[in-house]
Amino acid sequence: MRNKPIANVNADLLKERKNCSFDIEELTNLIDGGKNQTARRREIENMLLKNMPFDIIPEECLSAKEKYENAVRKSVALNKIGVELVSQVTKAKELSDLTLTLRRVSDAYFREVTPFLLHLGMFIPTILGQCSDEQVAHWLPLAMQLKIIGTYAQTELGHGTFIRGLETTATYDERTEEFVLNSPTLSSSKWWAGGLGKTANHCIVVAQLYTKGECYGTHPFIVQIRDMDTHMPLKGLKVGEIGPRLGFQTADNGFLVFDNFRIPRDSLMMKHAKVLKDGTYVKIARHSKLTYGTMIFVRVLLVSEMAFNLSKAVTIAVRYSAVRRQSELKPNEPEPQVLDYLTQQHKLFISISTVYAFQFTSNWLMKTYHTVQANMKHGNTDALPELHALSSCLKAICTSDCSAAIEQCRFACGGHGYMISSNLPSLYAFTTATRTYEGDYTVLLLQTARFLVKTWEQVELGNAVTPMVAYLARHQNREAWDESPEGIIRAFEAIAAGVYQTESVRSVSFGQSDAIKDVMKQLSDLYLLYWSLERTGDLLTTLKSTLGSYDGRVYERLMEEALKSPLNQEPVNESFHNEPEPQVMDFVSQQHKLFIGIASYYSYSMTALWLWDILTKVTSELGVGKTDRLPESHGRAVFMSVFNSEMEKSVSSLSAPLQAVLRQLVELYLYYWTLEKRGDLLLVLQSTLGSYDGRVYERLMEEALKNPPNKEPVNESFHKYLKPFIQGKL
Ligand SMILES: CCCCCCCCCCCCCCCC(=O)SCCNC(=O)CCNC(=O)[C@H](O)C(C)(C)COP(=O)(O)OP(=O)(O)OC[C@H]1O[C@@H](n2cnc3c(N)ncnc32)[C@H](O)[C@@H]1OP(=O)(O)O
Ligand SMILES: Cc1cc2nc3c(=O)[nH]c(=O)nc-3n(C[C@H](O)[C@H](O)[C@H](O)COP(=O)(O)OP(=O)(O)OC[C@H]3O[C@@H](n4cnc5c(N)ncnc54)[C@H](O)[C@@H]3O)c2cc1C
Repeated sequence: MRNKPIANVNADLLKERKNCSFDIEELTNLIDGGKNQTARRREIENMLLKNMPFDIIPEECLSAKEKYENAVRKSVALNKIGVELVSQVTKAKELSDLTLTLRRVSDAYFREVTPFLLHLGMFIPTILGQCSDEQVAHWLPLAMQLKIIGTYAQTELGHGTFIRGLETTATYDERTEEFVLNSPTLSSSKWWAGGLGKTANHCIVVAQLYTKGECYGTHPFIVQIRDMDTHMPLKGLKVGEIGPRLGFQTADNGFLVFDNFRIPRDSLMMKHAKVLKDGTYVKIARHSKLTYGTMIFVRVLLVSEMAFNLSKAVTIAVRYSAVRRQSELKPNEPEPQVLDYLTQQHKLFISISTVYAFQFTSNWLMKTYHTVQANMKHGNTDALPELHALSSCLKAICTSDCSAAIEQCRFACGGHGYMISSNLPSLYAFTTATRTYEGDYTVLLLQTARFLVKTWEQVELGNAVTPMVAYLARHQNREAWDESPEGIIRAFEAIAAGVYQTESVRSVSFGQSDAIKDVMKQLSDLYLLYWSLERTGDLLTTLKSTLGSYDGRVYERLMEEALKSPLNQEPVNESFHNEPEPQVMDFVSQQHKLFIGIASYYSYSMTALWLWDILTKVTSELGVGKTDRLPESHGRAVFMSVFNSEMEKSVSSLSAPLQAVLRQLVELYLYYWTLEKRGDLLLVLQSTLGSYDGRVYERLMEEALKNPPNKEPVNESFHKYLKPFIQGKL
C-alpha cells in the first residue's frame, strides 16, 4: 500500500529519494520495532483513514469556540475507534503498541492537541500508579472505555514547581466519612489542568491531607466535578477555562476552586497511603515520593514525544528544502535546491541525528522505567532515585533541544515556514510548552544535579555506584570533572550521547543491512561531534573546583570554602525567626534568565541610535548586498562595542548609583554573550505577569473569567458529541 507510486510527485523529491543509499522500508521496520509492528501500524492507520472525519475548514481559520468544538468532535470519533480496538487486545505489550500507534496517528487529525490528552496521558496512568487494587478495578474500566473523562489538577495559581507548597486542603471529617476540599486562598486555585475547562467530568486533585488535626502532605484524590447527565459543575466548586495560550489552544486548560466540597473517603487514591474510617492515617509506601510517580512516567513518555515531534518537523523541512530552489550561483544555470547548501544541511542534519538520539534513548529509558517498576512491585525502591534523576535530565534536555531544533527547521523553510499551514509554528508551540510542564527545565536539571552530588559523595567514600554514574569514579582526581551545574549537565548529556551510541549500535547490529548500519553510524557520529563542538568553549574552563583539585585535598577544601560562606559568619540567620518563601527572582538561575534581557534592551537601543546615524554611510560605502551577510559573531561584536562606547558617553552626566547600574548592564551583556548565543527581548509588556503592581494572580483570574468559553456553563459540543459518546449512543 505504502509503496504504490503516487502521481505528480515533484521531480526533485523523486530524484532525492532515488539517491537514497538504503532500503526505506528496512529503516521503517527498525523504527517501528519490527516488520509485524509496521504492518499492524499501517492496518490501524488505514482503518482510521477510512473512518475519521477530516477538517473541511482548516483548524486555524476557526474561532476559539469552533476550534474547541471541532476538537471534541474529532476526539470522540477517534476514541470511539480506539476504545473498540483496545477492547480486542489481550496482551500488555500489544496494548502499549496500540496506544502508541493511536497517539501517533491522532496527530494526523489535530494540528492542536485533543482535549482528551490529559485523560490518556495522566488520568489513566495515575489510576494505575496511585490507586489500590480495589480502586483500579472500579475506575480503570470506566476510564479505559471513556465512560468518564478525567484530568490531572496539581498545579495552582501560586505553585507548580514546589509541590509541597500546594495550598488546596482535603480535611477528613470522620463523622460523615468524607474529605472536605477547600481552596483557602486565591493562589490555591487549581490552574492549568488540560481538559478541565470544559470537557472533563472527573479530576485527580492533589491536595494537602489533614486528618485528626495533622497535615500529612500532598496526596492525590479522584473527584467528580461535573454532573454526568447535564455536565453542569457540581455545587461547591467553580470551574472554567484559563484563557488563550501560545499553544494547547484546544486542550481547554482550566481552573478549579473548591468551597467546602465534600467527597467520599475512598476518593483518596490509596495505593501508597490510606485513611481509615476513624481518621487514622496509614502510610503504605516504602518511598516518600511514590505519589510523584505519574510525573516520572510522563517525563519518560516525553522523550519519545520529542523524537516524534522533531521527526515531523525535520521531515517537513527536508522535503521542502529538496523542492525549494533559491539564488543564482552560476549565470544561466538553474538555481540550486536549497538542500544543497552546506549551511542548510547544517541546520537540518543535526535535527535528523537528534531524532534518532531521542528515539533510541527513549526506548532504553522506557525499558529502564519498566524494570524499576517491576522491582518496586516487589518492594525494592533502590533504583528510584536514579530513575528520577535520569528521567528529569533527559526530559529537560530533550524538550529544550527539540523546540530549539524545530525553530531551526522553521528557519530552514524561510518565510513559508512561518505559515500556520506549514505546521511548524504549531509544532513549536506544542514542544516549547513541554520544556515547562511536567517539571520546569532548570528545576529538573537541579534535581539531577542533587543526585549527582550525592553520588559523587559515595564515590569519594569508595562506595559502589550504579553503572550509569560509574564514570564519576573514572574521573576521580582527574581534571575532567567539573562540579558546576553546567559541568554536571554536560556529563549527563554525555551519558545521553553514550546511550544513543550503544543503543543505536545494538539495534542495528543484527538483521539490518550494511547500508542502514552506515547511515545510523553517520547519524550517531554527527550527534556526538555536533555536541562536542557546541561545547568546545566549556571544555576550556579552568576548574575552580574543591572536588577536582590536583592534590586531592577534597574534604579540606570543601571545609575551607564552607567556612568562607557569608551564611557562616553569623551563628543564627534571621530566617530562623521568620523564613519567607523565596521569590523565584532570588534564584540565581532565574536572574540569569532575566537580567540579560534588561542588558540586551539597553544594548539594542544604543546600537539602534548609532546604526541610524551610520546607515546611509555604510550602505553607500559597502553596498547593501555585502552588509546583509555579516556573520553572527560580527553582528554581536558590533552590539557589544557600540553598547560599551555609547553607554559610556551617555552615562557621564548621570548620578553615580545609576552610572554603576548601567555599567553593570554593559558588563553583563558582554559577559553573557561570550558564554551564550541566544537572548530574548520583550519590548511591549501587555502582560498579566509583568504588571507594575505585581497583582499577578488577580489579573490571571480576571482574564480567565473574561474568556468567552466561560460565558456558558456547558458547551454545546457536550450535548452533540460528548454525552452520546459517554453513554454509548453515538
Ligand atoms: C500513551 C498515549 C498517551 C499520550 C501521551 C502524550 C504525552 C503526555 C502528555 C501529557 C501532557 C501533560 C501536560 C502537563 C501536565 C503537568 O504539567 S502536571 C504537573 C507537573 N508538575 C511538575 O512536574 C512539578 C515539578 N516539581 C516536582 O517534581 C517536585 O516538586 C520537585 C521539583 C522534584 C521537588 O520536590 P520536593 O518534594 O520539594 O523534593 P526535594 O525536597 O527537592 O527532594 C526531596 C527528595 O525527593 C527526591 N525526589 C523528588 N522528586 C522525586 C520523584 N519524582 N521520584 C523520586 N524521588 C524524588 C529528590 O531527589 C530528593 O531526594 P534526596 O536528595 O533527598 O535523596
Ligand atoms: C501547556 C501547559 C499545560 C499544563 N498542564 C498541566 C496539567 O494538566 N496539570 C497540572 O497540574 N499542571 C499543568 N501545567 C503546569 C506545569 O506543570 C507547571 O507550569 C510547571 O510545572 C512549572 O511550574 P510553575 O508554573 O510553578 O513555574 P515556576 O516554578 O513558578 O517557574 C518560574 C521560574 O522560576 C524558576 N524556579 C522555580 N523554582 C526554582 C528553584 N527551586 N530553583 C531555581 N529556579 C527555580 C523556574 O526555572 C522558572 O524559570 C501545565 C503547564 C503548561 C504550560
